[in-house]
Amino acid sequence: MNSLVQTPKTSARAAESTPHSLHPKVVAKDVNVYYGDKHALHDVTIDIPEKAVMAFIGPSGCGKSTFLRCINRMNDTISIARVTGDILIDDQHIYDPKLDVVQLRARVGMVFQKPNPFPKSIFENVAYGPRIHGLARSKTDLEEIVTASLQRAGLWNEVKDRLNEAGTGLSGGQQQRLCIARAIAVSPEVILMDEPCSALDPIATARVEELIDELRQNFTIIIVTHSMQQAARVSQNTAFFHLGILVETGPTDQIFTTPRDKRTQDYITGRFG
Ligand SMILES: Nc1ncnc2c1ncn2[C@@H]1O[C@H](COP(=O)(O)OP(=O)(O)OP(=O)(O)O)[C@@H](O)[C@H]1O
Repeated sequence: MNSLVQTPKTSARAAESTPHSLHPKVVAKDVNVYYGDKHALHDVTIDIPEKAVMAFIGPSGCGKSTFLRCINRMNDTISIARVTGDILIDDQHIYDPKLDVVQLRARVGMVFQKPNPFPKSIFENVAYGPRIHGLARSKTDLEEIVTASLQRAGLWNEVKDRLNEAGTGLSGGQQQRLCIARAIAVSPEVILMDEPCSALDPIATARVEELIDELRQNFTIIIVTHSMQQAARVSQNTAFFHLGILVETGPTDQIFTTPRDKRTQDYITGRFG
């Protein structure tokens, strides 16, 4: 890739080789977000393709996390936040007052910046969601879900002999993969990741990036990242935000090689940020 952003050759896997999925999983139309009087997001309209990784990039405070939180209605938990416009997942309006928000958050999982395992055992961290959502009919069912989720999160071999130990006793990178296992245990369709590697060292970061690359076979993933190298490594599509505006979106290789907007070009070449 003749990119304006330098990416390590060994990791430049995702953006180059994969056809960009065209079917939109998430569709946003004219989304505006206000925190009290502050107008934080302006008329965001975007299609987010299914079973691919979409990266949200842009300078601090541009609204990336605000928009991410719209997709599982986490902004509902902020009393001064108000969201207007439409967001659809598989053609269903997620701001429909009749929609069950608990079900929505099972369909749209979230992984946060800082690994946040529950103060419970490794097993219970993963079993909690399937249990409260009634996804397992028996103890064996539950054990199978926990095992499969830990395997898919690439953590099984490291924890299979200590499932009853505290999740908080794992290393930071292992805790983040445990949080990813917890998110996938309820079979979500979309996984939101808000700077999931910012608290991790380079080796743990590389493992999580590899995992994201594997998970996109089955899930639609949206990742907020401050690292343009990370966006280039893990995503097939990128959206660039600036001052609450979605400036442009497109295939990651195009955004990083031939951006259409000068603001995008200035950001990816490090002129501001
Ligand atoms: N809970 C809140 N209450 C009031 N204002 C908020 C709140 N959360 C975000 N904002 C404001 O909304 C704007 C967008 O913030 P947001 O956190 O979405 O940006 P961001 O691009 O994710 O930033 P960063 O990269 O620094 O995390 C900022 O001006 C921020 O101060």
